[in-house]
Amino acid sequence: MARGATLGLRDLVVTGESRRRILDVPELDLAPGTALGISGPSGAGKSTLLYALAGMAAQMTGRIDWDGTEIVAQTPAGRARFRADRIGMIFQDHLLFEELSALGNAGLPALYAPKAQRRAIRDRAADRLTRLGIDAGARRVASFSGGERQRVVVARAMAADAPILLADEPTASLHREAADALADDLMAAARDEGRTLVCGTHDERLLARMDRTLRIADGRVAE
Ligand SMILES: Nc1ncnc2c1ncn2[C@@H]1O[C@H](COP(=O)(O)OP(=O)(O)OP(=O)(O)O)[C@@H](O)[C@H]1O
Repeated sequence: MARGATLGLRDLVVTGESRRRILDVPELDLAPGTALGISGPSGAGKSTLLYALAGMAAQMTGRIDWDGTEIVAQTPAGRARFRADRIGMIFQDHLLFEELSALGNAGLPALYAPKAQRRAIRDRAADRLTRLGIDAGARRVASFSGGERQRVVVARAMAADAPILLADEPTASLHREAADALADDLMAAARDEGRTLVCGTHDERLLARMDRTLRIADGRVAE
């Protein structure tokens, strides 16, 4: 079942503090089920693009249209709602609740979902944690290593069953075997489940598996 989203991005400009232009992307179109890799040197603007696609860049202009919903012009609350409904985010250490277990964190999307879907979300979270080799309920994530925390973030993003997956250096804190297993899962999410995946990474092995790669250098599209 194709369940991804279509992206139509035009004239995106993200500015940072002191009005510095940190990213400029004239055009980017993605079809559902596409896996796009974002490459480029450190500081190029990869994370900035992912934050913008999630509606989280503080100052941006242009259009980011996901399936007919333009998010740049929306209020922060509107963007937050869109994110909760439609986007699974795999960002480094993104908002883990230290007091909760791995399952408590990975199952969090259930809190925002309609009642009828909550059980399925928790089940998917538990299943993903098992696949990723994480003990679901034993202890609080406060005591987890960087790689273990990253896997909890991945399980949470996958549990939500969102049509859009945005990942920032998803394999960075994983050893090779775990990184390859995660790449398998991400690619299956795009190829088999039709999700739209955008993945910023320095990992050449992960980039090689993507359908397309967009290279960014110094805040601009290089190729
Ligand atoms: N709010 C901000 N204000 C000013 N500059 C910013 C802001 N956020 C990011 N930058 C700068 O914009 C540039 C792009 O940062 P970004 O984090 O997107 O790079 P990246 O390609 O993801 O790098 P890395 O591979 O090191 O993670 C950097 O020079 C960064 O310092």
